[in-house]
Amino acid sequence: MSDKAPPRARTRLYLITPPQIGDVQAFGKSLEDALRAGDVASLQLRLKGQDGMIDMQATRNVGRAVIAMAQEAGVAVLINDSAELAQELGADGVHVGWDDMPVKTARKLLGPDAIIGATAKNSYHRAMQAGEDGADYVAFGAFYPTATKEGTVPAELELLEVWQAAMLVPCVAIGGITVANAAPLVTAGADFLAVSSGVWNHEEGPAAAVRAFNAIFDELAP
Ligand SMILES: Cc1ncc(COP(=O)(O)OP(=O)(O)O)c(N)n1
Ligand SMILES: Cc1ncsc1CCOP(=O)(O)O
Ligand SMILES: [Mg+2]
Repeated sequence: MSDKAPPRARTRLYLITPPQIGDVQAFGKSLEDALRAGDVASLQLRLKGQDGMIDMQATRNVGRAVIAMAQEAGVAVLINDSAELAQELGADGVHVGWDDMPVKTARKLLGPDAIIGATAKNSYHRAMQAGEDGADYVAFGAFYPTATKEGTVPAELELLEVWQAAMLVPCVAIGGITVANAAPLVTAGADFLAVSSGVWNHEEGPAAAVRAFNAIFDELAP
């Protein structure tokens, strides 16, 4: 038996919805096209009110249809912020940040099979704690400036390099990621790239963005 760590897997795309969805039907069509365009590991439903808090009503309004569409395509769906809503809507899991439900509490509520992701921002320590508490992935960022979320803190590529070399819990990179700036994050060791505006605002549309991200992942696959 070898005591070497298993080889790194190819980086995968983790889609995040826009924070507001004006036209639910149009969004559904864009999402369908995006999911057909190439590999997408997971989708996070992240709908926010003007105050930056989860928009429960909007999440309920689009939740079931979006979850059905994604799950049909083999894409896991996580709800941002609310484990209770993830449970209510039949999602695959929840993403929790520093001000949200603790990972251990979410695990108790959702059970062993749920996917629970945790924000680490730029803190290796917080990431280790989340891993110990049972998170299925830790998310570092923001790697680039973003207009999608206020109050982000900058994160360095080195976090991904060190984490990938030492830890088995998968790491996600987030924050201002586009097709144009993704490559260094892949090379540094991100298991997943979490992307919102870089997909929905791509000049050739979301499906083209999904194709382009996957081409980068293929080219840089370990
Ligand atoms: C994959 C992923 N990583 C980080 C975040 C940020 O979560 P949080 O810090 O709770 O901020 P909000 O998203 O709630 O504004 C995330 N959502 N997803
Ligand atoms: C939710 C979140 N957490 C850190 S940066 C960010 C925004 C991600 O969206 P985008 O890919 O548009 O920068
Ligand atoms: Mg949150």
